[in-house]
Amino acid sequence: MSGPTAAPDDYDVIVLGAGPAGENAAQYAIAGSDRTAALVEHELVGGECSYWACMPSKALLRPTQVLATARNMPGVADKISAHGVDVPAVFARRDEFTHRRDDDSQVQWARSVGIDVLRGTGALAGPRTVTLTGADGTRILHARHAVVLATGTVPVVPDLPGLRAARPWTSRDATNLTEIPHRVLVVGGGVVACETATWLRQLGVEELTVSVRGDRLLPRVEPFAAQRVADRMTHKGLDVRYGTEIRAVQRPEVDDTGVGRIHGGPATVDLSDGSTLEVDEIVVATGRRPASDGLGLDTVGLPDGHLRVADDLTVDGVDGQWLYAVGDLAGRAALTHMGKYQARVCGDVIAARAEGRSTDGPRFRASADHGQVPQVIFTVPEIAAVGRTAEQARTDGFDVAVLEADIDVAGAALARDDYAGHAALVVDRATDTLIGATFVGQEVAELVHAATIALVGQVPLDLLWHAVPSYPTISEVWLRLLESRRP
Ligand SMILES: Cc1cc2nc3c(=O)[nH]c(=O)nc-3n(C[C@H](O)[C@H](O)[C@H](O)COP(=O)(O)OP(=O)(O)OC[C@H]3O[C@@H](n4cnc5c(N)ncnc54)[C@H](O)[C@@H]3O)c2cc1C
Ligand SMILES: NC(=O)c1ccc[n+]([C@@H]2O[C@H](COP(=O)([O-])OP(=O)(O)OC[C@H]3O[C@@H](n4cnc5c(N)ncnc54)[C@H](O)[C@@H]3O)[C@@H](O)[C@H]2O)c1
Repeated sequence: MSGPTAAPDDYDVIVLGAGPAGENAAQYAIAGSDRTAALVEHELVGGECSYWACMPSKALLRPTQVLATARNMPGVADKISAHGVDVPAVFARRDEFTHRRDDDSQVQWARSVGIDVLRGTGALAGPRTVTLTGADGTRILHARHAVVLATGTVPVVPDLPGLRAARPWTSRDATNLTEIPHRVLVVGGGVVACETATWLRQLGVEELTVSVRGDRLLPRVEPFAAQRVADRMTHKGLDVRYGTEIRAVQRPEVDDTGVGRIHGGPATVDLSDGSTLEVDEIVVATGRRPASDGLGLDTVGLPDGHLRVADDLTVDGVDGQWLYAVGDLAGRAALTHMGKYQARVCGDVIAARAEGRSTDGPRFRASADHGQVPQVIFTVPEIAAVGRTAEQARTDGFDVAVLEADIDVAGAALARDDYAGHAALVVDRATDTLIGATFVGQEVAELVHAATIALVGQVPLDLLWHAVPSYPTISEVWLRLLESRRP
């Protein structure tokens, strides 16, 4: 590498952060052209999702789901061992999915689509200028058309007495665990806390306490869905404590054993409900903050912390249509599929501007970020939702009708003997279209895309009546929902 005073290396597009959002932005910005793109990454190409988040967590959760289905299927149940899943085999499959944290195949893919992968830490150093600091020193890069910020988020470990010193697990340890602690405290009540508690119990944690600061789990989903997850946790022997926070932690023996291993001896935790717990590990799942430290935002006149983006993904407060942000860093829904969606829009906008084409039209606006976000939460039972909850819709000023039905159809009964689920549609009375849908039950993940299409397409409910669900499938719940408002 050359020194910082050397002439800058020119690229058409420079992307900082090679998570799912950064990779897609780079790909779309140069696809089908001779433009050049640099993708700057200081850890692993593929980002949080591939190695520490979505992939390993879902790989840990799926085997127990398959086992539960088999256990509730006469003719199969008696062929299944009384024991739980084969934990080493589950870990091995998880490690296959994360490629044992080797990003070679992702780097090969990037190169195959014409992206130059640059290892090191990137930072803005003024308009269209980036410094890349790597093992060989610092290099200056210049972007002809665009710089895209896609550095994601990092976990927040609250500064509570003794907690950071105890080296608690974050989601990186929980998803990449190689040892199973007997007694665990999970702190937080959001998606990471709930999914983590689910797989820890399934994999053999014996005493599991969940400390929730608020009065319910999963505060952003419909209450009926969150309640079913809470009921299931209690049924499985988890001790879910609402309205509690950590007061103090003491862990006399702390050991830097590495990701996914128990970080020392037992910890004693004082909770705000007056109780004291002794646990073998603490998992902190109290949210994430933007990875913007040292990103040089001040060099282009931006404050540190949360960025705001317009619907063409340009960063608010920066003139000249050259600085974009996508993915978790952009401060919209922190989900892989939404980050990749923003990246596709952003890449298309950059390509159009580079070629002097118009960016008018829906393809160049990340409109789905506004009230059309789908999400699947892989707890037991699963929650699949899109758009607004009834409460969010009313807060946003909509006059809504809520249609509800149990998922009690032939397809569900055939899926497994213990099937139980519930669904709700939030309907905007003014337009008679969906603005929200939630399904909770076993294997509801695949139901949500139909709702997403109806919602984005603004299909009137009278027209949905003609979208006939196949028999016998779980999708027949759509019929029950629509029937619930027949005159
Ligand atoms: C436990 C867990 C489970 C999850 N499960 C799901 C799920 O099932 N479905 C779902 O949709 N979402 C899930 N998420 C959320 C999902 O992981 C994120 O939304 C997604 O990873 C965001 O992608 P991104 O590209 O914006 O950022 P990231 O994936 O965080 O990637 C950012 C990249 O930028 C790099 N970087 C940061 N700073 C710099 C710098 N200065 N220079 C160079 N490189 C830098 C980082 O090393 C990283 O590789 C989960 C999250 C967690 C924590
Ligand atoms: N299946 C999925 O789609 C999936 C899975 C995991 C994560 N994610 C996404 O990743 C993002 C991060 O998830 P998350 O669960 O880490 O964050 P979150 O913000 O959703 O939840 C954090 C929770 O921690 C609580 N909390 C904060 N400080 C606390 C404290 N000091 N003590 C006790 N509780 C405290 C908050 O009240 C909140 O309920 C979210 O956007 C989530 O949707 C998605």
